Amino acid sequence: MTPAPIAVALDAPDLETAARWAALVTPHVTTVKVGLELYLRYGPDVIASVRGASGVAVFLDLKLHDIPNTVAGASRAVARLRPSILTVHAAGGPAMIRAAVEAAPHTQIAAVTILTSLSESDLGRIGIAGPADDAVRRLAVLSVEAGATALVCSPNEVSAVRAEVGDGITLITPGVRPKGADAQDQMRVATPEQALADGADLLVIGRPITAAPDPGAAAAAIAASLRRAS
Ligand SMILES: O=c1ccn([C@@H]2O[C@H](COP(=O)(O)O)[C@@H](O)[C@H]2O)c(=O)[nH]1
Repeated sequence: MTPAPIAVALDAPDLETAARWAALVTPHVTTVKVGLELYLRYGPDVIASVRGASGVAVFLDLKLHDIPNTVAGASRAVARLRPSILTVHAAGGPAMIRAAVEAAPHTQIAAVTILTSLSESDLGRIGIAGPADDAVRRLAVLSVEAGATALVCSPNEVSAVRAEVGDGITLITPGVRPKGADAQDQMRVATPEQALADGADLLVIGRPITAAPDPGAAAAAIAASLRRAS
């Protein structure tokens, strides 16, 4: 069976748990995602541990956000781990995004537009006026112009972003919840089937899989549902 275009967020408290989740889900998904929780605790070794024998693609979600020189150095430092994708915040601006792209030529740089945990009213409070859609599209265009070849947005914006940036850009959507699942701290959400139908290339799904009694079975069920829908 072809693995589904899902990146399972391995937001685990320890390396053993993360490696176990990775082994359970890799038959069913293309990618596993390492975020701040694991990377800050275990450092670069975590990548090899979750990659395991399967050699699954590892997405390194560090959301770098600093001045261009610092982001270039950080991107260079992690590029040697050969993650398939590395995230930076689009709000760091074009020079910062370009610095990451140039420092990590073998890794796809994904610019995070607006975090999926922010609601429209949160955006107003941090000084981003107007609907999320507008800010996401603006940051998406800026990021692609700066050399990013992937973008992170919520599934709610994915069709609008696709219309702006065209087909060559990888659109990655967290904020994905199977029908009836608790959204938890995610504010801008949609189902996996909807996200894919609207044009997402890679769905980031964490707790709906990793908090399930059997993460392997949960990943297989979502993958099967995506196959049925396509
Ligand atoms: O806008 C963003 C960017 C990244 N994330 C990350 O995705 C996963 C989502 O996990 P769930 O358990 O499915 O909510 C998590 O690792 C975030 O750091 C995001 O949610 N939103």
